Amino acid sequence: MAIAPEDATSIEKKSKKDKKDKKKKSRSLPAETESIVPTETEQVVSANDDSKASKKKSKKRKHAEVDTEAVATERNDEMQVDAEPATEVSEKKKKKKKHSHEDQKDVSLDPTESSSDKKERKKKKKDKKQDVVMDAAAELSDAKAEKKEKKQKAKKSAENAGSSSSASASTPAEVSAFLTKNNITIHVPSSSSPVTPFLNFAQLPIPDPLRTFSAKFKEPSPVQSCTWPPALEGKDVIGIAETGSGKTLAFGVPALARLISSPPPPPSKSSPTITTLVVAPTRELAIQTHEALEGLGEQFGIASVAVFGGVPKEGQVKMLRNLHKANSKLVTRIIVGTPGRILDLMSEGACDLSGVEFLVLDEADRMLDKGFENDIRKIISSTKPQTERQTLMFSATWPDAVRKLASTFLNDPVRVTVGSDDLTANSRVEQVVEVFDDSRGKDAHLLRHLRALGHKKMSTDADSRILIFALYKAEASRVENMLRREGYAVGALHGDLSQNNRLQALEEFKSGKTGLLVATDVAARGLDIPNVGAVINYTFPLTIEDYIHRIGRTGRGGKSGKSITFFTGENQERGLAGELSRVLTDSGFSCPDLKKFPMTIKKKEHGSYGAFFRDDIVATRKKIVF
Ligand SMILES: Nc1ncnc2c1ncn2[C@@H]1O[C@H](COP(=O)(O)OP(=O)(O)OP(=O)(O)O)[C@@H](O)[C@H]1O
Repeated sequence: MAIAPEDATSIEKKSKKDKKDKKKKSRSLPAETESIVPTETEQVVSANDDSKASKKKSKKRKHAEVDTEAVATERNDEMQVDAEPATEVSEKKKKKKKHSHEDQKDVSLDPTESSSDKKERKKKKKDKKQDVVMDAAAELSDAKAEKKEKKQKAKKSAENAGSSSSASASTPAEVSAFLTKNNITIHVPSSSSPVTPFLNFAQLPIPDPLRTFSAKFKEPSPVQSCTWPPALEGKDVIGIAETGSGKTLAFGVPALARLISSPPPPPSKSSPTITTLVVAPTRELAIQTHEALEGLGEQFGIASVAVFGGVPKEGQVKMLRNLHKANSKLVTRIIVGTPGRILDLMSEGACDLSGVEFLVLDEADRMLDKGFENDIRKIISSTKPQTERQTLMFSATWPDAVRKLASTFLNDPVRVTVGSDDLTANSRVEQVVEVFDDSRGKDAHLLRHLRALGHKKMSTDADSRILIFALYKAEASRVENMLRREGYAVGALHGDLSQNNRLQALEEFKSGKTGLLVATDVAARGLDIPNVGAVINYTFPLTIEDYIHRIGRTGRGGKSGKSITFFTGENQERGLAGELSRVLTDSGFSCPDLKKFPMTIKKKEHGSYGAFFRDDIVATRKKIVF
């Protein structure tokens, strides 16, 4: 890890001692103890380790248990198969993965290397290169030989492009300042080498054509800087960073780099061409991620297929079978899908995951939650064994309840947390909470806020887009109709609509044709809609995590945003007042009116997020259907 020189000795000592301890322990402890939850034996690196880490520990609060029985849920339509728990169990982490990024060691930064050592090393390298060129020139005198040399050089530079970078390394002081500024904690298991973040795009050891994605950005976002080094080395990674912070590219770039470095076998039934799988909780998110990965891969002949429910299977099956348009040189190597449709196609024999060696769980806490757990187990057990697979998990929220389960699918992951390990909202989103005694006044409050936000009824101004979240689809529909009657250009996105209507509503909102979108929590996670100026929570969600994700639809990619939340304390809301109050305080906001509800925060158990299906709860009062 790159650290400030004055910290280096103490951390190095600690690291050595930790390594010794870990070795001792690993001989006697069962695999179960190798949890991703930081242990004494882990090398925990944070720029402001002493002060902030201890502050964090003392600040750590217990999460509340949501009374989901009171508000029973109905199965989310993204999930189609009730799977038996799969047989995949935590495998011993003895075998180390080997990938084609070994050359990266040449350019990886050693914070203990002095500047004179560095100069010497660079000089030697330069001399060596020059010698090779001169020798080659002497040997190859005729035109044919020159041509051959050129060919070899081109081949070599293409090879190197996949594993090295010509950019100068950041100094330990620069890295330390970067970690402090962004409040980044990196947990490096003792089996891994230290992580040195990439502070600029030139440092990325990827082929130049892949680097073109960076043209529209100034610099890597913090989560990209810190997860790219281990991910490109083939390590398992957990990346936790606020909403809208560029997590898609954090896993997308390593995914593509790996695909580029290992060309596919010719398409045939016996050897599947698909080696990369991204699992996402909603159809719209799967489509969005698929488009992002396809955009990165197209120039390399790499195609992706989005596999999701609510539409006919034929098109997806064709892509899975590599039946592309005539003359297409594309080969399908990536699946981005929702669990239900993936399992559906697997059971029909149309989707072979046996070649998957790069697996991403996007919105990982949601994917590991009880509602999806069985499906995910079944999907993961159909991919390559854990020791032959690289697994990455990303989310803005990472509750304790799913951490242990996550560890059973990962090999000694490097965990990068940008911000606090506790639940944190996007720091650029202003949070306003209004407590009402009577929920019947919500419509009037909503109309008042729309006027106060300066939203024009038929607005096509892209910057004044407002996303309104309801809890139930019937509620979303009612609010949509109310707003339409009031003369607003409004669309809706929820599970009662056909997939075509869902996509059309999203498209019209993105293009500015409608300035308002009323949605249920199917739109809460991952959707990257440009310039959403504000999010209004008409009804509070079922969990505090959903609140974090909902308000994260604004303030993305470094922009600022605003959220307005109506809170009545009815149903599940009462039990969430304490958690909401804590999230507000941690972000520098407050709502004294919340104090009239119990402020207790209970420990959250592995359960079901939001209005999603749980098969172990008997429906009692209300059905919540997206
Ligand atoms: N390095 C960067 N600098 C600035 N913007 C970036 C950078 N990388 C990605 N972005 C942009 O930031 C926006 C949000 O990215 P992305 O959707 O990946 O966020 P996320 O972290 O996955 O959010 P969520 O947690 O809500 O899923 C996108 O529009 C993306 O193009």
